[in-house]
Amino acid sequence: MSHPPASVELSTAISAVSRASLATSSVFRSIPSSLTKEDKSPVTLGDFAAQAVVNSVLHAHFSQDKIVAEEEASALKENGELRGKVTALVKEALQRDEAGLTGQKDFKPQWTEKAASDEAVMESIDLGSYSGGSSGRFWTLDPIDGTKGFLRGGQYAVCLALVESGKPTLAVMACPNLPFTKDVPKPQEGDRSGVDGGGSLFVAVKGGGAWQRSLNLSAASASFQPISMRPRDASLTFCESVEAGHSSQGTNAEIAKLLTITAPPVRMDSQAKYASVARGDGDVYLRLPTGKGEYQEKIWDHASGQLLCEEAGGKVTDCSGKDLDFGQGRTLKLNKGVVVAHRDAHEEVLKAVQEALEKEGRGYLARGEPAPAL
Ligand SMILES: Nc1ncnc2c1ncn2[C@@H]1O[C@H](COP(=O)(O)OS(=O)(=O)O)[C@@H](OP(=O)(O)O)[C@H]1O
Ligand SMILES: [Mg+2]
Ligand SMILES: [Mg+2]
Ligand SMILES: [Mg+2]
Repeated sequence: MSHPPASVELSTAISAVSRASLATSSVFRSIPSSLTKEDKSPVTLGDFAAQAVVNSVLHAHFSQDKIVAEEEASALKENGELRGKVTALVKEALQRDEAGLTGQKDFKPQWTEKAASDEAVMESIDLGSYSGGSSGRFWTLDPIDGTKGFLRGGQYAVCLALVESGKPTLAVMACPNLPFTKDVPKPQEGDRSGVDGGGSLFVAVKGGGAWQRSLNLSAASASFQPISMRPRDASLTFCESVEAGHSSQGTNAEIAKLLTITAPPVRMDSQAKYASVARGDGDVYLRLPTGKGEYQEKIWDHASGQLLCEEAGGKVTDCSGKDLDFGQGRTLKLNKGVVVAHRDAHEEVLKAVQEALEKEGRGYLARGEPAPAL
């Protein structure tokens, strides 16, 4: 098959994510500033605009569908200047010609002029407040995953997935700073001039494979090509977070020793890590809990990446070997950590993960048990 299996959901998601990444790319080029949220993490104009764009496109086509998305509009309610800038970005992104932007000649985006007013933009952002759960279907969106990377001028991703009965079934991820192949060097951190070919767009459909094409339709690689994880090889390479606070890098180093891996890990922001291993740039993505594992991973940080890797021949579990459960609300509250590897290598990698956790006195994470009380 030379194209992912077609559906209105897929066309809508491609349109929404491509439009959102126009808005994020425009903010990226301008050296974005940020606000700090209650949890001390950053949010930018780009996060708000991308969430408004995706939610309004989804809502126009599937008005019954709920959305679990990261951002909320409250910060914009008190800041008219910021709100105006967000609305202008949303308007520009929504007005782009569909065929020119995504090549989907038969798909007609259904949003109306009203979607680009200040009020509608804030309403669209807050459509993302659904609490999630295990029944029916909903979308989950990370409008900018890797906001810290986005601010530093590194990798970031616009990540959208459809979740049905607690499982991702469709994923669309834009990585505007990730070249289409790893043979083209990634831009230096802080380089805001963009990637030749406009970065990469990834798509996965449950049971229908994983695919990528260039985000820019005028690039040579503008049609979808299937991707797959690298088969189990003699030497594995790791991919991990840039931020040490998001994943236990000390434990990863011990696991590398156990697996006799000598190559240094590739550090990258955002779900571009999942996309990179899905297309075979690296082999293993580890995101191990820090400390006692109190942090609950958010579903939008993993849903599209999980499906991309599984459809590319990978296996994704937590560090006790359980599947990720996207039906538990807005977080993966039944899971601790994430271990991604080719399905033929996963057992061996998981064993090393569990051995390293035991050695550190954190074996309860490997057994899926709560931390012992002191
Ligand atoms: N303490 C802690 N532990 C684990 N994860 C956390 C933590 N704090 C934040 N986050 C989430 O990490 C998301 C970014 O992950 P990355 O892998 O891109 O991190 S990194 O910045 O590249 O290192 C980031 O997603 P975005 O907010 O969308 O950027 C957060 O949801
Ligand atoms: Mg995120
Ligand atoms: Mg985000
Ligand atoms: Mg964030």
